[in-house]
Formats: sequence, C-alpha cells, structure tokens
Amino acid sequence: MTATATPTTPYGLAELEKERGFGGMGTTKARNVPQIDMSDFAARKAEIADQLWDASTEIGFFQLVNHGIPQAQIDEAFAMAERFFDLKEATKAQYPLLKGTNAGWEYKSQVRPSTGTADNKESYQITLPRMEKLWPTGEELSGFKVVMLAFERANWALGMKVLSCFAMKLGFPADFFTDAHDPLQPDYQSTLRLIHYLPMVGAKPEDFTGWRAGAHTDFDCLTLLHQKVGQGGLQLCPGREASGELAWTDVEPKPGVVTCNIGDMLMRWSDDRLQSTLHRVRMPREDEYLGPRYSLPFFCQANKGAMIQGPEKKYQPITAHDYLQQRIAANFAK
Ligand SMILES: O=C(O)CCC(=O)C(=O)O
Ligand SMILES: [Fe+2]
Repeated sequence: MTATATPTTPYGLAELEKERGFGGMGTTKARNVPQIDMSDFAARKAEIADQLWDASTEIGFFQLVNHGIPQAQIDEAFAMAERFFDLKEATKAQYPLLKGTNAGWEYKSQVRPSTGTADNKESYQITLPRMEKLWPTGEELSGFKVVMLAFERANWALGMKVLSCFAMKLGFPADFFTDAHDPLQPDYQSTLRLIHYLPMVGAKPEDFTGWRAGAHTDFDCLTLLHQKVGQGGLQLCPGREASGELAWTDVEPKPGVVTCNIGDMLMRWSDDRLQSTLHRVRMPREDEYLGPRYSLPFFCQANKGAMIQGPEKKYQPITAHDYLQQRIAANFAK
C-alpha cells in the first residue's frame, strides 16, 4: 500500500479501497489472539510494550487482562446500554445521529462498503463535545449520563496507556498520543459506542444471510471492545493473509478481557508497521443463541487538529479531521 496507489481519493486512502470486496462468507481458521497482562504497568511498561508491539505488528488484535477497569463498572455500562435500547423508539428518535458526527442514535443505517447492506443493529454514540441535546433526560433514563461519562473516561485512560507504549516504540514522546487525544480540547473526537445487534429469534432463513456488522477495518487509532460472555460472533482476518479466500477467526467473549485492535489511523501513523485488521460480526447460526448481542467499543480517534504522519514519513501528513470525514462519508449514505 502506498500513498499514490489510489488516485480515487484525495489523500490516497488505500484503506477505503481495501474495504470493498471483503463481503463474502470465507472459511474459518483457528488463530491465537495474544493476551497481555497490564498489571503493575509502570514497572513493567517495557515488557508490556514489547508484547503489544508483537501482537500489533502480527495479528493486529490482542486482549488485555488485569486492565484496571472494574468488572462491576463494565457490567453497569452494559446494563445501562440495555436500558437505553429498551426505550421507546420515539424516545430514542429524539437523539438522532447527525451525519458525520459520531454522536447520537441510529437504527440500521450503517452500510458497510464491504457488503453494501445495512448492519443488523442499532447504536448510540457518545463523542463528548457533540452531545448537546443528545442525552436522554433523567426522567427517561435516570443515571445514564453519569454511568456513561465515567465509563468513557475509564476506557480513554486504558487506551492512552496502550498508546503510550506504541509512542515509545515508534520513537515519539511518551505522552504523544495522550496529547493527540486530549478530552479537554473542543476538537476531541474519541467515541464510546453502545451497540445492540437485533435478536434473531423467529427470523426467516433468508435473514440469516446478512451481517450483524459487515467486514471492515476501524478508522481510529485503537479500539477497546467489551463483549458479553455468551454473545459471540466477532471474527477477524489478518491483513497480511488477506488474499484469495479469506479465513476468519472467532474472537470469543471471555470474562475479564478487553479485546483491542489497531485501526487505520494508527496504521498510517506507524508507517504501516502496526496492522489494522479486518473484522466483522457474523449472524448466529440457527442452532446457536439467537438472542440480542450487546457490545461496547471505545474508539481512540485523535483530536481533529492532530496531524498524522509516521516517523518515516511514508505518507503525506493529514489531519485527523480530514482523515475521519472521508471514512465516515463512505459508511453513512444519508
Ligand atoms: O460489536 C463488535 O463486537 C464489534 C463492533 C465493531 O467492530 C465496530 O463497531 O467497529
Ligand atoms: Fe470494528
């Protein structure tokens, strides 16, 4: 992938082109997703950074254990997300996703370039500076804002620890990415997303041919994903092996882990050394659990003004704003 390979987009976003044409079923293959122990972080940082680097240059996915976000806080966020999605449609519709903002509620509106069809899900996104008039009221859902603001910040803090390891390995100052994701700036654009994949109980056989989330890579630097045990479906396919028929690996939800993946923004920022890996959420098979699936991803997306360029200057510099806008525009038609 080079900066000049894709003249169809102004910045040569080969990532956009890459995403098209990965919509087929493919095969499956067992692969190891490395687990990385974050305990005693300050003292073990060099060792942790080596492990993060190896996982991210190879498979692009890893699972954090002893990550410091209390399980009770994760459970509380899931419970609150379920209560949000249980609200009446008319209530949720008061807080609509506005195009290009990553804030607010949408229902089956995200069309992936890989599949050309809408993901079978609804979602609510929290991007802090853009939440005016987008929070449900206390009468509608008491406690929602408190729980989500705390959870957003807990995920940010964990994400910044991981990114500080990559900063070290790339030769940037330790807090380089923390400064680039500063939540106190008005151009902060990291996003907490609550996702509800619709239940498939009683669905027609043809409904099972679609996708809960079509194959894609993430736009951001780093994604931290919380899954619920028993609600599987996430699959990955490493880019370096992505030629011919794709072979997909299930990433089972496990207790106590936060599943992480590198996004396109950090791949570019690392001159393609860190791998942004293709993933998707498949439908359950008709003999599997058919209830809803909830997931909570947090996307570390650099502030709008941050200038993205790797230490080797493989690509032209681009602001995080321009970069994200192009990716969002390709996903939300309306
Ligand atoms: O719900 C999941 O497990 C994955 C969601 C995802 O990949 C995304 O929202 O980018
Ligand atoms: Fe994703």
